[in-house]
Amino acid sequence: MGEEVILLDYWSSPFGMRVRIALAEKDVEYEEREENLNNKSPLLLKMNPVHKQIPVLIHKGKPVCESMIIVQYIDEVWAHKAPLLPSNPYQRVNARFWADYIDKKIYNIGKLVWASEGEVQEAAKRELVVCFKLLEAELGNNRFFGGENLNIVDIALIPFYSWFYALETCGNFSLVEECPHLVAWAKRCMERESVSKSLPDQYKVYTHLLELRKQHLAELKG
Ligand SMILES: N[C@@H](CCC(=O)N[C@@H](CS)C(=O)NCC(=O)O)C(=O)O
Repeated sequence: MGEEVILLDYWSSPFGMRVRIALAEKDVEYEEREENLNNKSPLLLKMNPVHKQIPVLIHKGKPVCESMIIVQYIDEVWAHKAPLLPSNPYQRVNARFWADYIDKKIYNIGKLVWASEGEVQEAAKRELVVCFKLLEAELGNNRFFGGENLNIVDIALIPFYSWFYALETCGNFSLVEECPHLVAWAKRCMERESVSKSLPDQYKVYTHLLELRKQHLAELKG
């Protein structure tokens, strides 16, 4: 089977995007298989029987699940180029801390901004801006969280740039006004091919999220 690498993915998944970026940073060739999340393939169910979710990286026939675990696996296996974690143990643990913070906060709070309304949405907007400002402070004057190059913190966060238009339009606020340094960082990330080719168009994502928003609000209203 050699180095065979397969990625079970879904185009709009920020978690899938993380893996695409890490593979691109490392110049790893792979086959991407688009899943239908409403009718999951037998391969996905076999490879991720616990969560039954994408992304799954299948390397030499063996599955690796959970996006940030996959990114760290990629960094260890293809260690010859583009290190995604600092070599210093304290800096490494700090990068893991922020990647974990992003993982715990941004998807759930961001989803409340594009999928809810009223006071729930207002509170989510406030909370998202607090998170983004904390991340701006951590970024400081660096080009990337990884310094001159991307590291796992950049890779954890940048997929959510594909949500920015949807967040601003559904939430009726301006991210560039609230968090200008984070928006500037995102644009720097987008100048890298590894990122720009891994993220879908913001307007396409907006149209997709709008459909999910309608379904979500209809379910809430019963
Ligand atoms: N914690 C997981 C989250 C993965 C996830 O939520 N995947 C979604 C797509 S964005 C999925 O497969 N949803 C289908 C389902 O849950 O049934 C990761 O980081 O990989």
